[in-house]
Formats: sequence, C-alpha cells, structure tokens
Amino acid sequence: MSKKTVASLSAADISGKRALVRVDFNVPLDDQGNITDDTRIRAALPTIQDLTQKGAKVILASHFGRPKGVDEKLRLTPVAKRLSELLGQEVIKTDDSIGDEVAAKVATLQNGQVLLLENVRFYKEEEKNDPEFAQKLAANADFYVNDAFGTAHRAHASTEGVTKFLSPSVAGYLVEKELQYLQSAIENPQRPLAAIIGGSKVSSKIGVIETLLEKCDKLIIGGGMIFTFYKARGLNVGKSLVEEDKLELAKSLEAKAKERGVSLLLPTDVVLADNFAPDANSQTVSIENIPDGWMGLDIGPDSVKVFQAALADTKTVIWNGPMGVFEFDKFAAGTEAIAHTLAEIGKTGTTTIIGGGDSVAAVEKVGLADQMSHISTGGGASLELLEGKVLPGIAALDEA
Ligand SMILES: Nc1ncnc2c1ncn2[C@@H]1O[C@H](COP(=O)(O)OP(=O)(O)OP(=O)(O)O)[C@@H](O)[C@H]1O
Ligand SMILES: O=C(O)[C@H](O)COP(=O)(O)O
Repeated sequence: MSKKTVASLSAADISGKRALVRVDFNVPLDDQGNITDDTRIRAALPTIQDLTQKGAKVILASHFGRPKGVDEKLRLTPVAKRLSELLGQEVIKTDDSIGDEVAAKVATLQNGQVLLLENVRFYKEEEKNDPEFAQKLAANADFYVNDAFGTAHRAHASTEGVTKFLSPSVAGYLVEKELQYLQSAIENPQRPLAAIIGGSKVSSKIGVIETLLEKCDKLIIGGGMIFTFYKARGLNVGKSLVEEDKLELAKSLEAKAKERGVSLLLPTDVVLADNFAPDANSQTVSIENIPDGWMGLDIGPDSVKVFQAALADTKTVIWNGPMGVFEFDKFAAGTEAIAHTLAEIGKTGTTTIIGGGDSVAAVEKVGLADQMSHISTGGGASLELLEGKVLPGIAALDEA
C-alpha cells in the first residue's frame, strides 16, 4: 500500500498526542439492543491497542445505522460497553461528537486512554462532508487514523473531510490488511483466479462482474441474478426474480466472457419454491425444466458439483454474495456447500477472500470464518474496491 500507516508512527512521534481514529462500529443489534456480531469492533483492536501502547490519547469516531438526526436507538453506548470488555479498560463515552462536552472530556484524557464519540451521523453535516463539521471533529485531535474500511467508500466528514485539518492522516491496521488482500487479489493474484458472485440482483453487481471479467480466469454466478441470465438465454424461469431491463446486459456479459476466454459458469440445476417463505414446498429441477408458478431460491446439488470441480485447481478465489436465500434453512444448502468448498481448497494453499455483507454472514453461520484467508469487514467498500473504484476515505490519506 502506498499510504502512510499507523505502523510507521513511533511512540516518540505520538506519545501524549490526541489521535482521531475513524472506525466502523456499525454492528448489528437484536431487538433488545444487544450486539449480535462484534466482528467489526474486534477488527479495530490492533490499531487502538497500538496507539494506546505508544502513549497516544485515542478518540474514536464512528457512524451507527442511518439516523435522521438524533436517534436514541442509534447511540453508541452498547458499543462502548463491548469495547471496554474487549480492551480490558474503561472506554469513556461522550453524548455528542463535537462541542464543549467532548472538548472537556478530551482535555482530561491521560496517555493510553480511549474515548468513544457519539454517532457522527446524528449530524447531517457528516454525510454531506461539511468542512465546518469536519473542522469541529478535528479540533479535538492532533492527528488522524482511518481504520474504518467498511465506510471507506463514503466521502464523509469523518472519513474524508477531516484529513484536510489533521496531519499526519494515516491508515490503520485493518484498512492496511483489507487493501493488501483485496487489491492483490485483483491486481496481482496467484492464478487461476476465480470469482464467485451471488446475491439478489444483477443490477447491483454489474460493475464488479464487468471488472472481474477483465481479471479472472473463471467467473461463477449464483443467487437470484441467475434467472436474468437464463431468461436472456430464452429459458422459462417461472416466477423467479428477473430484471427484465437487464436481459440485454446479461447477454452482453456472457458474450464478453466468451470473447475474453473467461469461463463463465451458471448453475445447472436449481431448488424451487412455490412461494417466498422458509417453509415453502420445494423441488429440485434442471434449469431447462423450471415450471410456471415456481421460483428458484437456491442452486442445486449438480451445480455444486460443477462449481466444486471448477474451483479445485484455483489458487485465488473471491466470493461476494450468497448462492441462494440462505436465510431460509431449506434454501441454504448451495451457499453452505460453497463455504465448505472454499474451506477445503484453502487447506491446500488457495487464498480465499470473502467480500463482505451476506456472504460473510453465510460463512459465519456454518462456522467456517476462521478457515478463510480473509473475511472483509466491508460490504459496499469491498465491492467498490473489487470494481477498481477509488475509495475516498483511503485516497485522502497521506502518501507513504
Ligand atoms: N434466488 C434468489 N432469489 C431471491 N433472493 C435471493 C436469491 N438468492 C439470494 N438472494 C438474496 O440475496 C440477498 C443478498 O444479496 P446482496 O446482493 O445484498 O448480497 P451481498 O453483496 O453479499 O450483501 P451486501 O449487500 O450486504 O454486501 C440475500 O438476502 C439472499 O436472500
Ligand atoms: O455497514 C456498512 O456497509 C458500512 O458501515 C457503511 O454503512 P452505510 O452503507 O450506511 O454508509
């Protein structure tokens, strides 16, 4: 990575200095307000601990959800509690992200102490990347660290704007690791490189499919988007999810794959449901035999075998998006089989990268997260990086 990193800052550089650290603590909560997955909090620990060990005063900033103004349900209080447990030290929490209360608490910070600001999105200025708001955030700190990979694709005040007011502005360990895996997978991969793209709609994955067609040797497609490809081939898809306005696009992607010599694989069979429900009646058919009135919610066992064979000799695999509606147990087998396949080929040295969002949830559901080479903490951010886009939160950091 060509960006300056937190690792390059010595204790002599930062002891006693105030670090504004942007993290992504946008974690899921249950109905009672309990954190159901603290992965993103744990992922920020190396940076926080490095800074505290070097004697910096750490001021953490994060968004939480998409509030419109102050929202009591979207305060970062449960996050502060969890972070205190994980760090084994008290995390001071403020009720605001700027202003007098914050300044007063920051003034009392000792070297190595950690403070968490309130949800920065309580101010609409955050998402507008308002320079005045960015300046107010920066006012409490001496330098800036961005470790919020999951929000690096947003040009917001706390991810981009603050860098204009703080120096140095450096990347944290999580950002460094995410870039190292995701960038090298597309720029300099061990080949053969396979990409597995799933999820609901082709429209949300066009950019990534187009970029990956330029880079990978094999492209495996699953999830709801397969039916747009089938319909474009003239097959009956029953009442499966189809984007009628993307039929031509599906045809052109298949043509492009052929032209480039990329092997584009679609499922050969699908698991159908009579309605979109966890207890729907189901049947497995080959893709030529989808009857009217049924919808495809998973890839079938034959497809799994075909995909496994295609993946067997790969050296790098990038996976983004589930193969089916894995939230319903009855339609989770295809996604789970792919997770197991990746765990298997990982044992023989293949680099396996899971690109955020629902595919991560699926890998965690089957307990295979620790068997993957890299699990991204960013859904949208990892997708944009794989699309070859510049992430504003990274671009704004100092060059190494
Ligand atoms: N055959 C299908 N029909 C309808 N929905 C499907 C089908 N297959 C998968 N899905 C749904 O697609 C959704 C995931 O799609 P999405 O494009 O958001 O994936 P993702 O990129 O992994 O997630 P994220 O957007 O969180 O990063 C899941 O909720 C899943 O139920
Ligand atoms: O969960 C995420 O993908 C990130 O925290 C970014 O959140 P956002 O999509 O609301 O900007």
